[in-house]
Amino acid sequence: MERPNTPLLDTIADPSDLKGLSHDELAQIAEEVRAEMISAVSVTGGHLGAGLGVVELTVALHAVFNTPDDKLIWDVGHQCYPHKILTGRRDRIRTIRQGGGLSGFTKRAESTYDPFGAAHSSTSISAGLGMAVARDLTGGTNNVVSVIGDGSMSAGMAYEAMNNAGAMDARLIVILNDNDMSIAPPTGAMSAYLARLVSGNTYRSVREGLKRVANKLPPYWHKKAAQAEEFTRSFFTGGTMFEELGFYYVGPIDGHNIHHLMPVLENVRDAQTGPILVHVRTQKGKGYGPAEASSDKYHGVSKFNVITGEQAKSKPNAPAYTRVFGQSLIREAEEDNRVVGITAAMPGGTGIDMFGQAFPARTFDVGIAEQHAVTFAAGMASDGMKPFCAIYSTFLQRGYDQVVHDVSIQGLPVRFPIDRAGLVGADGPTHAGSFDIAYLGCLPGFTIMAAGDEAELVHMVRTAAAYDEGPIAFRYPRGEGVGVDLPDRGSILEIGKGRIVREGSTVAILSLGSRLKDALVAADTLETEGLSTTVADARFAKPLDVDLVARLAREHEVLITVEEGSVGGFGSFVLHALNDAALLDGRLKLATLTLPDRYIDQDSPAKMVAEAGLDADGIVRSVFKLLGREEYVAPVRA
Ligand SMILES: Cc1ncc(C[n+]2csc(CCOP(=O)(O)OP(=O)(O)O)c2C)c(N)n1
Ligand SMILES: CC(=O)[C@@H](O)[C@H](O)COP(=O)(O)O
Ligand SMILES: [Mg+2]
Repeated sequence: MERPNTPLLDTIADPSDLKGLSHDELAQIAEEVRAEMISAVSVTGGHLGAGLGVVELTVALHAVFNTPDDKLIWDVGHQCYPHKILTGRRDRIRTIRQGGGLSGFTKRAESTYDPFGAAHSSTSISAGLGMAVARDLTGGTNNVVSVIGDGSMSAGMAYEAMNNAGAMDARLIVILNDNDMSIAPPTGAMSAYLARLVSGNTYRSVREGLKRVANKLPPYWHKKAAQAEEFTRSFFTGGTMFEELGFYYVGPIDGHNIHHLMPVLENVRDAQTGPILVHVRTQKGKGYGPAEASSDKYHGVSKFNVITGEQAKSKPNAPAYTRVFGQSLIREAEEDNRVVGITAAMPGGTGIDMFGQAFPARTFDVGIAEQHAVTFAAGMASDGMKPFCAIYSTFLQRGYDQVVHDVSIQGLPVRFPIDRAGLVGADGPTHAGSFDIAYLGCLPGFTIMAAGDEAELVHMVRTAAAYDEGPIAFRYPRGEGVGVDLPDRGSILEIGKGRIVREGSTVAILSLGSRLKDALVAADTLETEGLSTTVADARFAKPLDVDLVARLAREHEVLITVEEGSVGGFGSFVLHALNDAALLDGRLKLATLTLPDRYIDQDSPAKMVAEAGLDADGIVRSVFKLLGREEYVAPVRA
């Protein structure tokens, strides 16, 4: 698509160029940023709706505050595309989320205008408070502004931070960007509370609102409020939960109206008082018809046609793992009414939305609250339910103490379907599911499975539903399966037993989970190189099939383990088992292939896997290396 016409935006090299512009000019720049963003995301794909909703807010913040000296922290960071456009990264905005390009989130290494990296939610107030305290301890004078969404305000961490900030009376500005949306419609009492705050019942007239709080406000504010008609038009305050927490509450303010935003932000900047929360109302997807009209407000999109809004959908060769999980869970729930589904604000991403359609009363979206989700599941399990607590690998990190303390130590049979296990592509290292095998595998009594294909996932859902002895997790990757036939219902797998997929005699590849297909391709290549190859699917990282491991070690010259996970996971468990069986005797040529000990930046999933050396060529290369052969050079493929 052609680049949009952006005459005013073309004059903005960095936020300092916004200073002194009229409100009308800033409003025009906002429109041009919006057009630029739509144009860019139409060719890259990415997070669209959230950024469209904060265009005016972003322009106003950069016009009022003196970034990067003033610290501007975007919670999650998925709404930061307008911020990137205005902070010297416009020329690279069409590389966003691509290999070698800009990150889709804020990233310290990318720009001084990104004082704090993000991608997991609800960290901005804590980080901002830390910066505010650092400023005060070092005699600084800069402002600190944290922008957090209503969905992200469902997480406990945001309240922990406000509790602390209120008690310290810290000079910190929090902008609550309330668009009444998370990825899905927001859930919970807090969301209802925010809705009440902006509803007619709570919206007070300006005069009444000001009168009510006149005594509470510092004189500076009162004077200012009385002086500025524009300011007073958009200024309401008093009696909110935020004030009970020690914040001055300002709002709700129309976040798409530059004329309202500017005086409020200027006053907030100049107040030099304790913590302030500015409640800004915005619309996710604002200004782009197809986004406004869609149920998810175009939260995350693939490439799309700007005129029609139609997204490019590649024809899938196989059903997505997420879908297979959702369907399999429904199948198990039909058989057992103790099966329930839990999601932490990711119903669509986890397939719990499908489950929810079939069993609404047995489905729980707890908000962005992974810690609570885990302990909530533990509570249910302690009373005989069969909770499937479906959380992406990367987000389960947030609930780790709950996994250890509330689930594992008590041996409660919580089921953890772990989607997005392994490298995820465009979202990059913050979203990679790298660590779950290691962080769960070190917990006594945990059972961990990994699906080698989508049929295996069906079996694992059934196995988890049937398993009542303790916590059990099963991991599977983002995206579509490999294209195998699916059973109507899974079989119950024998706990701790793997399977041989292909028999050979010289090389053994022991795969855990998603690398199975590449292990089989590698085996084909090795055969053509005269190396007879066994491929085994471990199925279980824990308990490990030690008999299988020992047999592979005894009967082959080379043993390679492969997993799409960090060091300290499956490969380490195999090494322990071999050591215990006295099989590390120097005869066996052995390698454990894992993700490297560094973070891999975003790219296509295939390229990221190749960079990690976990694709078929990488496996063959490792075998050649172990055998002391010349380095394997993969043929050039189309
Ligand atoms: C800890 C964590 N859990 C889940 C997510 C996935 N996630 C990303 S954005 C988002 C919704 C955020 O809603 P909100 O803060 O209101 O921002 P909006 O998209 O509405 O602008 C969720 C659930 C995440 N990034 N981090
Ligand atoms: C910002 C965020 O955390 C989510 O929007 C995430 O990008 C979704 O990832 P999936 O597309 O894998 O569901
Ligand atoms: Mg929101």
